[in-house]
Amino acid sequence: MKTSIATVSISGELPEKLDAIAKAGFQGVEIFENDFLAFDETPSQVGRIVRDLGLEITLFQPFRDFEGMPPALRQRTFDRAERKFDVMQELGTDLVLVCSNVSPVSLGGIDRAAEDFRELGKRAARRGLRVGYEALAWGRHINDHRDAWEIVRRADHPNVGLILDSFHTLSRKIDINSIRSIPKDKIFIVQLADAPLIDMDLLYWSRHFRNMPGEGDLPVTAFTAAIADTGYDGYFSLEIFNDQFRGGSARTIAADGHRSLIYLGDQVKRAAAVSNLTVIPMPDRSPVKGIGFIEFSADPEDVDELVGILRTLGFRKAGRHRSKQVDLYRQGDIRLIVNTEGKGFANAAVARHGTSAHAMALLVESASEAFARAVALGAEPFTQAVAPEEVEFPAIQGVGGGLIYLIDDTSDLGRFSEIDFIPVEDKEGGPSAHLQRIDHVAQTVPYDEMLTWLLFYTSTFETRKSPVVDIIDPSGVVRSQVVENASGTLRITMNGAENRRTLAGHFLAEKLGAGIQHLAFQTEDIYATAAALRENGFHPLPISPNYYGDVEARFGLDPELTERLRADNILYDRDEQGEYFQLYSRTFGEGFFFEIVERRGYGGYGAPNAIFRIAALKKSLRSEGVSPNGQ
Ligand SMILES: O=C(O)c1ccc(O)c(O)c1
Ligand SMILES: [Mg+2]
Repeated sequence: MKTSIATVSISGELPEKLDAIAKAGFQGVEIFENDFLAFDETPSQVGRIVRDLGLEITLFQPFRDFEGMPPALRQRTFDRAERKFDVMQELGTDLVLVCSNVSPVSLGGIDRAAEDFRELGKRAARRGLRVGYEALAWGRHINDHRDAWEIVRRADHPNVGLILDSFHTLSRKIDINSIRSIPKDKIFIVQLADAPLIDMDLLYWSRHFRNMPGEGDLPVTAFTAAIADTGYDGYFSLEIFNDQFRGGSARTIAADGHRSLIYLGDQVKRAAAVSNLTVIPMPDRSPVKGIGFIEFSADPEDVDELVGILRTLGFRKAGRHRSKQVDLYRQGDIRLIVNTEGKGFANAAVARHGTSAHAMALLVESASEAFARAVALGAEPFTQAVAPEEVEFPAIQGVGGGLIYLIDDTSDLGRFSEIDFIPVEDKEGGPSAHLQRIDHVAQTVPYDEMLTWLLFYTSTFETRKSPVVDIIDPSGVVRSQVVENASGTLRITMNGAENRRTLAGHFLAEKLGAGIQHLAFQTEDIYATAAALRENGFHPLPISPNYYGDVEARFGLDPELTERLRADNILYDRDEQGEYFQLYSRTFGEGFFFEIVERRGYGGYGAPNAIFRIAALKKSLRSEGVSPNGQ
């Protein structure tokens, strides 16, 4: 497959769009007519800019309202076409996309349209140009690629072919098997777009909500597999009309687009027994066996408070780093690292974000393979000097510039705590609170970066994403989506904040960016944990007493159970699979906190409780003299 993207998909002025497209690694670009019309340079200069960037113009588009015009208007449409052909020749592209006619005056009839295309094909051939026909899902007479193909077939001209666009086919749920019988040389190019499933008018959905393959809910992989089955191995071109992308970062959107195509090619190739598709070879998505550790970088001024909270949570210091100001804390299978080094990445993270959980290690089957795949998909590798004999983790940059270390059990990486750390006896540590493992890591990001990170995680690791859940904060809505694997050994919740007055938005604004906002630990006995926490002097997040009357009524709980929950500030939820218990810490700094959960078969994250604990966390922030409403 060759990769291309339409200029309409990217924000900015034409040169900025082209620059971002070239930097992201695309081979081709579709010039969208309006982007060209709004730009002052001549077509030949635009062509030169494109070629100087190492790009090829895959097509010029769209040419509208062409086929089936009544006789009185027919000549004019051909005159219009000739004008566009002039522009194309100057630009240096041989393909024009003609989308199906939407004009109320246009006439139906497959043969009439075929006749128009045969004539257009003859005119194009004289200039060495080609014409591709695309059925818009809302075309007046032609809105199905099967009818467009029939017209192309009857036009029977070598310079007339079909353009397939995943959105138009999939939004109308047209059988994709119909693609498999189209000869590959009659498919002039393939356009790709995904979209979230929303029940709305097709035109509005297409013009405002398309997104990158893998970011939405349409079966774009199956569509692409059907195309690959024809033997087509040419350009796959993203054509993404999206309001958010139009206002987003050109570089990020272009990079996401390139990642989405590489990932798509990889998936199609893997799914097919035989495939002609040329793709970039890379290892498969890594299964994640667990979170190896979470690393906090701490300001020396805050470290006592942070370590104090960890101790009340039942963590004990287990090791001191051989050469750095770094301590290892443990409980159950959980490893937390507290880094107070005055140099390196951790120190830079403190300078920028204050004390924060800036890195996590994912335990994968093969760290080197996971790293190779991440980099092939465009992740930023990260390296930092380590002392000889010490373990050097392969690392990539994640959310908010934080790090993801990759570790495995098959190399020394999995033994880092024995190699790099000297064991210590923690004399100040209290009893364990029975915390077993990390349940989930919650990351807060600006809303317009959610899709970027969802695509990053799902394309790199063997994970799936959940539907979006709206979480109501007293000052706005936060959109939440989960990335997890089937076994539950990796669970990441991503919260997208739209304004700075929500708890999540405050965290972003005050921490100068995205990152881990909370960590949830799992216990197998929430009451034993609550009792141990009490003993350790842990301060739970106080929950409104009104909450307990409501859960009791909602779930028909035994009043004795409600009383137990209330006494320990435990939140409760239940689904078809089982029960969920949640207990929170108060906030630390600008809104970081810890959560403890017990799952009795339950697979969710307590979304119905979010509104109550957010209100309580905001109260906790205020009581520490921090104003979470931006006042
Ligand atoms: O929304 C449109 O008009 C439009 C134009 C050209 C395309 O290729 C397309 O898929 C949609
Ligand atoms: Mg299209």
